[in-house]
Amino acid sequence: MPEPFDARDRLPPGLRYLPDWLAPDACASLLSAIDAAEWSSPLRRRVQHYGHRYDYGRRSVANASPAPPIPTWAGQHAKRLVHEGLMRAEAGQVIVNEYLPGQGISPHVDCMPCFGPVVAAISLGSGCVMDFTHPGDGRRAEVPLAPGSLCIMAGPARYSWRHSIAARKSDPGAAGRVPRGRRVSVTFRTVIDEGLADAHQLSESLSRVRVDPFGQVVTLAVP
Ligand SMILES: O=C(O)CCC(=O)C(=O)O
Ligand SMILES: [Fe+2]
Repeated sequence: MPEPFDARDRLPPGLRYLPDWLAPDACASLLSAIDAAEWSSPLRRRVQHYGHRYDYGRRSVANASPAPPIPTWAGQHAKRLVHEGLMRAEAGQVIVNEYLPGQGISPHVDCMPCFGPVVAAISLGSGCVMDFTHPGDGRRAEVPLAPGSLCIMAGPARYSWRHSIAARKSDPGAAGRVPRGRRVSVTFRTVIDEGLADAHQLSESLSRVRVDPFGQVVTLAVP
């Protein structure tokens, strides 16, 4: 198995890390706009969904239960991402995640048939380490995300590598453990044609259905 490597000089291909994308005062005003909005708790951590709701259980965009429109405080950053050439089209979906110390997100690839080729995430409040793992060959990268930074996943970092945040209260740092505080991330995605996403969901559901030798339809458990 290859050695884990220091992500500072060897980020997963397709990952861009832009420190200080937002100045501290812009971070503070974004965070207060977020905290004035309504949170929901479909998971262990609190989230806000705008533009399109994402159904974590079905791993698809939940077209049947609309989300509030993208608020101005998120839309202005979605526009800036396009203006700076970081996203080709303006994000149609924004998810805000809140992580209290000890909370994380398990390894995943953002839904491929739901979302476009670039996922951008702003970090606010506390920093954290995001872990990237390549399921094929075991390569790993620990990427520290500082408040005010922007992390852009595209190419292999978006489609092949998994990303996660360990559910722990501190992260490894250059000078020892770094305690975590409350971190809030704002993630921007374009949404792929809804018909295509629906077709994917249908094929996922059908792949869980079998007909047994007695002609009975059997639904397989989700792996
Ligand atoms: O919190 C983050 O920076 C990333 C969250 C994430 O991976 C996701 O919402 O899919
Ligand atoms: Fe993700």
